[in-house]
Amino acid sequence: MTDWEADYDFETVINRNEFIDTVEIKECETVGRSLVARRSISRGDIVLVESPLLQYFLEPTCRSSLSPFYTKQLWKTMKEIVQSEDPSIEQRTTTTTDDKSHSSYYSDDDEESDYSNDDDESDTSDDDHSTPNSSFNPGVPAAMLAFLQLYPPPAKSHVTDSAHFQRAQPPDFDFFYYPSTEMEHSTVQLVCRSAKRVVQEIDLYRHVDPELLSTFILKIYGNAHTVALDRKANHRSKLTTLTHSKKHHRRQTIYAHRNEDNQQDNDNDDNGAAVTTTTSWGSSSTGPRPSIALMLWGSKFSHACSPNLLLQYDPPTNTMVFVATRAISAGEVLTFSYLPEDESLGGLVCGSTEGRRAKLQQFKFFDCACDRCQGRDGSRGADCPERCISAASTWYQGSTRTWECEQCHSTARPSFVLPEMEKGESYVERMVTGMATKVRNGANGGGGPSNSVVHMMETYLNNLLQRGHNQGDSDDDNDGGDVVAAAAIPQHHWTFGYIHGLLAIYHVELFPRTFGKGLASQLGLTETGFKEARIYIVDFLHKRLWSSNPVPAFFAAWHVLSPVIQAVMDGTEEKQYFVPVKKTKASRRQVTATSDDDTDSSSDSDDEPPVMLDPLVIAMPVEWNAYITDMADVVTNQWVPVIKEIFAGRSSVVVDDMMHQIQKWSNRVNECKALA
Ligand SMILES: C[S@@+](CC[C@H](N)C(=O)[O-])C[C@H]1O[C@@H](n2cnc3c(N)ncnc32)[C@H](O)[C@@H]1O
Repeated sequence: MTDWEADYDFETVINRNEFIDTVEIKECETVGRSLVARRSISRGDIVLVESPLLQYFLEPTCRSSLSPFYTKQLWKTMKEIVQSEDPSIEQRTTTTTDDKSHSSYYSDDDEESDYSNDDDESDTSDDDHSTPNSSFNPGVPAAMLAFLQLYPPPAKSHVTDSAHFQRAQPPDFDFFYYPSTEMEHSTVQLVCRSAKRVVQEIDLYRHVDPELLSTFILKIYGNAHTVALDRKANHRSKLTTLTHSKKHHRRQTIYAHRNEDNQQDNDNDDNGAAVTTTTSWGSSSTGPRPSIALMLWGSKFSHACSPNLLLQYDPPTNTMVFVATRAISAGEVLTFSYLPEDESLGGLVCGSTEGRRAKLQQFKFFDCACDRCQGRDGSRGADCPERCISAASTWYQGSTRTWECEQCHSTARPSFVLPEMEKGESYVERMVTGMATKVRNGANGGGGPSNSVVHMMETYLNNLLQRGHNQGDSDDDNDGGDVVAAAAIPQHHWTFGYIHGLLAIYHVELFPRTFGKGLASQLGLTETGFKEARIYIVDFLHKRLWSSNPVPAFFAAWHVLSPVIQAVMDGTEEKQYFVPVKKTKASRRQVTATSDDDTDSSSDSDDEPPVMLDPLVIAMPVEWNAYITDMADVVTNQWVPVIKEIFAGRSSVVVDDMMHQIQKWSNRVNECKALA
């Protein structure tokens, strides 16, 4: 037994021995208490596999044993309280597309909302699209409901028949960090005010100490993960097969209780394919549902915006798997990203240090002090405002929160973000993210973006690139009325790279699909698209992000790489068919004559259909060569070996398929080169 093993509870840890051998918990300088490597770790090593200590649906829609106190009325009241206690609602006149917090999963159109076991008949459709929803709905009400399950009102403990339920005691939450309820922080105070009102105004909460309810919600916000729970798979995993000591009997009852839940939920479930956190852009609204999972040990890793661990959710076992994304030395703080790993604004690919810090401050209560945030913000560069030399750039520095030119060290703000044009940068960021959402929503099986989006997107994106970022918020129509002359988006700014990615999708995939391949080829759009794809994949993702964030960069690239691969395959082959020789009338007559059958049954349908052969590989159009060669070199020689190593310990069907497609593409590019 190691020195620290005896002091802690590892009940939820599936790979207990490796975990205890690999990590230790320590007080660290900037991040406070954190898990730290106690030995060197290789890329692809699995550090922790853990089951949640507590898990509940983010959007309960029925009274099940997972949310035994749910009623539509209770849910509505709690949401209204949170809504009215959120001061930011007043200030927001439009719903922005960049809120990827808990609220982004919220859907009011849940088909399960009429479950028969919901005894509240009132129709409480609480949609109100005229005012923006609080970013804390449904996160705060869901936590409040989960609290009741752990601390039921004395007179209501018969609500579920479950013997387990009555025996279950709340798990020990002392091991979870939370900010002081005294903290002057808008989220903390919103939570405290909402908790107080819920206790005062809702009978079911009369027995509750508002301080206990507030700290519980803050612990959830500070520590829990959002995962798409595949209930059928979860049930199959039989969480109760974990070994339980007597000491932890109370937790066993909670697991058992939850399994019952899954059994009950299965009867109503029509879930689809499982999703992982890294591929959430592929999720389906009718598939697994977002749940909040609180992990005893998974919550002890620190956050970094260039983390050394990747968190993967494993739907079949309902476990969280933390995998090393690079070699880690003994003594290094272990980190994963509390922000989405995908390209949502506020995630690791898009946005800036300021944006990430703001999200972490709002929802996790801390100012990020990770290496990436302390250094130069590589996604936020601009031309030197002093124009000291033509190629000089000024960058936002995370440690000092100022701009600095790398040549003349001027700290002047670049024109892109001059105070009076502050809207310029945030406007472009919002527009780019909004457009990306529209394109992505359609591109993932939703039938493609609407025609109006396809028709206007090229002009719109080119306008943003050239001069559009100083237009007023409501002025999308490019009438030039209130456009202030300004520099184009600086090429070191993340929006520059990202817009090129969207344009590449438009030229390589959406235009040919909408207007026909013939017209696309006549207009030379494939070449234009490849050029844009190279800017996105090589100049932006590879040069700016890959070394610090390989997995997010790889997944962000895939939206563009996948249509590029398809276009190269299509454009470098000619389909070939084998057409069997037609039987002539004479030969048919002969056959008929020699047979005993005197009816002429022969007809054209006797002819065998053409057989498709392997395509004939043809040379690649010369004008594609440079772009494709650059992308193939980066992807196959530099990215693929790293991604394979990261996923070696725990394979992913999605990643395996991507690797397979890339391999075929790379072979094709080489074949084409040999032909040239
Ligand atoms: C989920 S907890 C991590 C474990 C926690 N330190 C504990 O003692 O349980 C998140 C808290 O850790 C600290 N933290 C984690 N990552 C950090 C970072 N990159 N910069 C600053 N503080 C960080 C902050 O206090 C944050 O609120």
